[in-house]
Amino acid sequence: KEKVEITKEQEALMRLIVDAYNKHQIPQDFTNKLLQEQYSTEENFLLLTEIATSQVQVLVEFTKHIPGFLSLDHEDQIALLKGSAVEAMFLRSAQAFRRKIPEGHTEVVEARIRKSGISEEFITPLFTFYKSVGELLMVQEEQALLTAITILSPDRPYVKDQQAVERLQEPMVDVLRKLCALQHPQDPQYLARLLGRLTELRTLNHYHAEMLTSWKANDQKFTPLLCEIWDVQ
Ligand SMILES: Cc1cccc(C)c1Nc1c(-c2c(F)cccc2F)nc2cccc(C)n12
Repeated sequence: KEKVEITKEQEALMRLIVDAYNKHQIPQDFTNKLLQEQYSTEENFLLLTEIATSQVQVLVEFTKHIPGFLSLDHEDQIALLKGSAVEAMFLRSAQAFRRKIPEGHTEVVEARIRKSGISEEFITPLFTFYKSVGELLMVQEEQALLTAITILSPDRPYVKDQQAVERLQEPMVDVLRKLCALQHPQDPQYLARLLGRLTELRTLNHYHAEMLTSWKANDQKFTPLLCEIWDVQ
């Protein structure tokens, strides 16, 4: 078996991604607020909207720190952000859901999310995904790299220079492959399972779009940033 080793420049790339991922986090008090006294459906929705808005801001900041991203065509930068926002936010909130919330409180947060006016047909896939990410027990390097790989998907709508995006994504996948081999030597399928989550993520885009439409139909209010990233009128 050839010895798997991460080169110096791969180590540097990974360090940049992980530092950016950890530097930009949603404020802890949001999740704490979710754990406080009982809220109405309206208040829960308002809180989730604030969290979602904060997550988009965090996503934009993280993305700007992905090496090479700011050198891409500007319209492609927007296309990548808009095309990956839901998936990157699901990944990040899934990890926050499993790691950030103190033991025993996840049920409370889950109850708050369930009681925020979201239709049942979206709630089930949402928590199925959260649990499947939780079971992977990803280390932070894997989380950060997987999020960067999701953002750098060349096949998003309206991306013009797909090769330029592939050239940024490939080195990330190479580092993730080596990291998985080193972190999970007993589980050769681990990388495949991680990348399998990205396929599951794509199905969630559909549910999320449906959710936005039904909220719009109920005349729910969003913030300008959420309207912009998801083209909500
Ligand atoms: C913060 C949060 C956590 C869990 C579930 C939900 C519904 C939310 N909130 C929203 C999400 C969203 C997200 F932020 C992360 C993951 C999946 C998401 F559906 N998207 C949007 C879009 C408009 C308004 C809100 C309230 N909203």
